Amino acid sequence: MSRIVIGNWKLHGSMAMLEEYFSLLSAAGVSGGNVWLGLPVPYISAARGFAEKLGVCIGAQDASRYSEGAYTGEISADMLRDVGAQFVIVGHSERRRVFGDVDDIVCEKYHRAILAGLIPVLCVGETLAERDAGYEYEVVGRQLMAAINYFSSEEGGFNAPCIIAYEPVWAIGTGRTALLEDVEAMHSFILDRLPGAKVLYGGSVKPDSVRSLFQIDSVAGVLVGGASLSASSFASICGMA
Ligand SMILES: O=C[C@H](O)COP(=O)(O)O
Repeated sequence: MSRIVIGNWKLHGSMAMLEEYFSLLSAAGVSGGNVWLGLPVPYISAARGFAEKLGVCIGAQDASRYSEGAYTGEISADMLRDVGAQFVIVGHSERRRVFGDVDDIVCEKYHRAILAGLIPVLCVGETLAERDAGYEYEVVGRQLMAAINYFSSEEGGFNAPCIIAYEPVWAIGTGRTALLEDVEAMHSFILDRLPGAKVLYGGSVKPDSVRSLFQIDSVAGVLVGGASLSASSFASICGMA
């Protein structure tokens, strides 16, 4: 099974880094439509040029909930598509925590992405306080139900082949990967509600931790933050996918 590996550069990068990164990926033999890179918007167009030869997909890390209008600073899903994005991440915990993206807003963004022809990747996950209090399934269930309910009146509903990234917030950027049994249990929980979904894991994924994650059948891929900034780390994760 070929797993999806999504790199998320977050607020990092430059044109120089982009060019060098793709030449390193190419030298490392990285290729294929299962390798995705979520970039800051200004680099999407150039990245498509570099990525095409490798067959790597390029996307964005967020999209506006609005399609157009007087919304200074916003970038619509249609605009992302226009500059070459193929997918977009929505509901990342950093968007939820820092920018106030509550469930309804996340669902609107997800919907905009579909209407624009982008593949949306919906992030869900609990904070450490929520897990410590035993609420992890309640929180993730609420985030999923928001999308399921939002799309209930749409043809097809919120259904396969959607892509969900389970990212326990306490594992993001902390060097602390979730226990394999906890990943497996949460992925089963998600798949019980969305049987056709591809469920990715995110949170301190590194080359040395990914091998064991890939031994879990329900891990359809990984969402990689910090380790995706190094072409060699990212290439090595892709090599194991
Ligand atoms: O989008 C990626 C996730 O937030 C994981 O980030 P991380 O690999 O740096 O923990």
